[in-house]
Parts: sequence; structure tokens; C-alpha cells
Amino acid sequence: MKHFSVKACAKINLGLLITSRRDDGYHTLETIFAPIDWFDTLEFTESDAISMECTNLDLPVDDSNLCIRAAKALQAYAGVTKGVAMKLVKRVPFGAGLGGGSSDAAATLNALCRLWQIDVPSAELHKLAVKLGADVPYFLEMKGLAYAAGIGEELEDLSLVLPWHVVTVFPEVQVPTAWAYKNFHRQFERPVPELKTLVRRLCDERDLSVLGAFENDFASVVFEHYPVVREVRDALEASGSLFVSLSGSGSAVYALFEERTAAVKAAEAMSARFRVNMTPAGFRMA
Ligand SMILES: C[C@](O)(CO)[C@H](O)COP(=O)(O)OP(=O)(O)OC[C@H]1O[C@@H](n2ccc(N)nc2=O)[C@H](O)[C@@H]1O
Ligand SMILES: Nc1ncnc2c1ncn2[C@@H]1O[C@H](COP(=O)(O)OP(=O)(O)OP(=O)(O)O)[C@@H](O)[C@H]1O
Repeated sequence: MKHFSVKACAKINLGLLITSRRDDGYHTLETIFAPIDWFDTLEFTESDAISMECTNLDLPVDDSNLCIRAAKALQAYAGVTKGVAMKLVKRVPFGAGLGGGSSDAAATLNALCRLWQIDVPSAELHKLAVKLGADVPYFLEMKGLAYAAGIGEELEDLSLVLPWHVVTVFPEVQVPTAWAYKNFHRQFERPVPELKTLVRRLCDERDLSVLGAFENDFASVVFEHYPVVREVRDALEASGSLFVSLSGSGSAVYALFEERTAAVKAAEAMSARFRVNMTPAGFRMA
């Protein structure tokens, strides 16, 4: 009986610039995805049918779950009759802007190609991923920092890692991604900085003067509507961090630290009220 488990890491967004609204209602954006060591674990066991259990009872394991949707999409595409029993050990908060569900979906696609021994061309797998969510291709195809454009599915591997410690805080409120895209303050006419060039100066040359370009366009509306998120942002800014930002459409806020001791101190202070993760400098997904 074939059985194995995989890690599904979350991500943060370093800069998130929304550049237009498409006719289909989706928005184009430019962002840098960076992985963090906050992860779910997914277990896969060969079975006749597709089934799923999850350690977080607030998360339905029906057809709305992104793991089930990924399994059914791959089964239909490949015309396989095999099933799978999945177990999701859920740790990454959702409604957090951390892409946890998207990462689970990508991990499921990769794992089932292995379990069902099917060889799907990467371009085809990419199409299945985009249908599951705009963030899913990043987790399917990348390990470190990646530049993303389009709706988030046009990816370029930057072959870079963040050279700082990352403290990520979940303020225990969920921000629906669709709400954030409906309500963010548009700046479509703004000149868009060259994030791809600037992130190389930032990570390779440690040129901190470029940090101002890495704004998150959701930040103002999320901080306005969720005071606790603003409170977390303020606390992290006062903790000796280099840089603080909202991740994705929120609610998670992350801070970058040069010194590990300062990162540990900030993480400990925030963990009294909120779920916190600390990711070491140089982290890449396995
Ligand atoms: C905010 C980010 O996390 C940045 O990484 C992503 O853009 C969100 O990606 P995601 O969570 O995979 O989003 P999806 O689950 O695909 O879409 C949720 C909803 O967000 C809106 N949405 C999403 C992505 C995008 N580029 N434009 C949008 O307008 C759409 O209304 C969509 O119905
Ligand atoms: N396996 C799953 N894990 C987490 N969320 C899931 C899963 N399956 C379906 N969902 C649904 O997808 C929604 C979005 O989950 P996800 O964690 O990807 O988004 P997020 O935390 O808002 O991050 P981002 O906005 O960056 O995508 C959740 O609110 C949840 O209702």
C-alpha cells in the first residue's frame, strides 16, 4: 500500500502592486513570492475512492476543499480510476494572505502524479493549477523567490532567497481575498517600479534604500477595516525590524530582521496573543 507525506509551505508577498482590472473581474498584479517555513502536512495513501480528513474541523473536506478539487481535476484530466485517501494536518491559518490553501492544492497535484504514476506535461499541470487558484502555480513550480505577473500565474524564478529572518503574525482575523480585491484603493496610473531589478539589489547587494518600492496595495484598506491588523503592523515596526508588510490580501503581517535575537524577541512578544511563525534567513522550499 503506497503511502507518503509532503510539506506544503506558505508564502509571503514582498511588494504587491495591482496594475489593472481585467474584463473577467480578475486583477493583474506584480509581486515577489517568498516561501516561509509555516507549513501544512499532507498524507496520501492509495485507495479506491477520493477521500479526505483534516485536523482543523473548521475546514470542510467536501468538494469546496482545494485538495479535493485538485485530486478530482487531475483524475478527470488523466482519466485515471484510482483514488486516494488524504489527510491534511492544517497549521497554516487561512484567510491570512499566506496562500495555505493554494499550497495544499499544488502539493496535492504533485503528490498524485507520483502516487498514480502519471507523467503530466508541466504546461498541462500549470493550466490545472491556475484553475484552482491564482497562487497555485507558484507552489507547484517554484522553491525560492519568484517574480509574478498576470493574475499571479506568470512566474519567473529569481534564484534568490531572503537573506533576513522573517517573523509572520496571524492577527486571528480572516480577510476574504475577494473582498480585498473589491475594496482596495486603486492606483492603476501609478508608475510601476521594476520589482524584479529592485529585489536583486535588495537581496544580492543588501541595498535597503529600495525597500520603499515594495508596497502592498491592499494594506491601506485592510488596516482601515481591521484595526487589530494595524496594531500588529505597528508593534512589528517598533520591534527593530528592517521592514514590515501585509502579506497577500491579509490578514497576516510579516517583518524582516537582520538579527535573529531581535526576531526571536518580537516573535515571543506577539505569540502571547497571536499565532506566530519564524522563518530563518535563506529559507527555500524542499
Ligand atoms: C492576493 C494574492 O494572494 C497575491 O498573492 C493572490 O492574488 C490571491 O490569489 P488566490 O487566493 O489564489 O485567489 P483566488 O482564490 O484565485 O481568487 C479569489 C478571488 O480573488 C479575486 N482575485 C484573485 C486573484 C487576482 N489576481 N485577481 C482577483 O481579482 C477574484 O475575485 C477571485 O474570485
Ligand atoms: N486545503 C485548504 N486549506 C486552506 N483553505 C482552503 C483549503 N481548501 C479550501 N480552502 C478555502 O480557500 C480559502 C483561501 O485559502 P488560502 O489559504 O489559499 O487563502 P489565503 O490564506 O487567503 O491566502 P491568499 O489570499 O494568499 O490566497 C480559505 O478561506 C478556505 O475557505
